[in-house]
Amino acid sequence: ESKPVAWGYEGDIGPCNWHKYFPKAGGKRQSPIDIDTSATQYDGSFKPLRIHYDSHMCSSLTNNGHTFCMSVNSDQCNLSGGPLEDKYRLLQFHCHWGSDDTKGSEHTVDGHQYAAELHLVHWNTDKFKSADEAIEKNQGIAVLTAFIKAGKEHRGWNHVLSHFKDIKKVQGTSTVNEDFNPKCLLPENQTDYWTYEGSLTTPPCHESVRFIIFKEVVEVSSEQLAQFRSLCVCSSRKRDTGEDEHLVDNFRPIQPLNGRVVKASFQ
Ligand SMILES: O[B-]1(O)OCc2ccccc21
Ligand SMILES: [Zn+2]
Repeated sequence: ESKPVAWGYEGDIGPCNWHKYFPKAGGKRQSPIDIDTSATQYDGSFKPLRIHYDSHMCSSLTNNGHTFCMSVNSDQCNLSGGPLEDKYRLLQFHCHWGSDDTKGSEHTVDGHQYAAELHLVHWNTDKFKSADEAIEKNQGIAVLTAFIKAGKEHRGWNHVLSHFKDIKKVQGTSTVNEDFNPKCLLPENQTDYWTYEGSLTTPPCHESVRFIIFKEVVEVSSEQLAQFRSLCVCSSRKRDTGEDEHLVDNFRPIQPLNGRVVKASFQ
């Protein structure tokens, strides 16, 4: 079978060259984008978002070398309503962050980049039989997205961060059995959001994603943001100083909008 192609966020394997091995990365509906709030269009037809997660789900946290990924295997975590026509099931959540608090998010708002961005990834269980099938199909994926900025400590995030020591190295995995409901990672206001049709922001960049991006920004402490940066990119590679290479700046540059309209659920 085909050898997996290495990709990253800098140098020859960085975002500018992804399209060479992952042709969809050069497509017309790529993510992330800048949200120009003067050009968004209010859509009054959206029903309320329905985010039903349970907290009795066993899940595992992995460092996949590009981010930390909390995989969820509960069929009780579902998303529907809002701009969505179908029911979607939570598959995993992960984040993108920077090397300091001034950068890290993938989407920007009027050119402003936040310190980090949370992606809660769901797949369409009405239209597809598996997440692997849905991830490459139009309307296959819905990603609930929250911006993160440095501010007061976020107690909910400590349930995730407390496992980071077990996944410092790549392919490290830790089982998370405690009572944790990822809904606590979302902002209080879940009625005001932007939404548009885009892509995975990582190779193979399938154009299968409906993004739902909350306007309200979530605060975590600077120390908690520093813990994101404690993960290492690979088990072997060392800097010439013998130090570990830390996983930071795992965000893709802004992509062309190509005429797409970003809808707003609020006026
Ligand atoms: O590329 B992403 O991080 O953003 C959306 C998404 C969906 C599924 C896997 C990975 C991603
Ligand atoms: Zn992501």
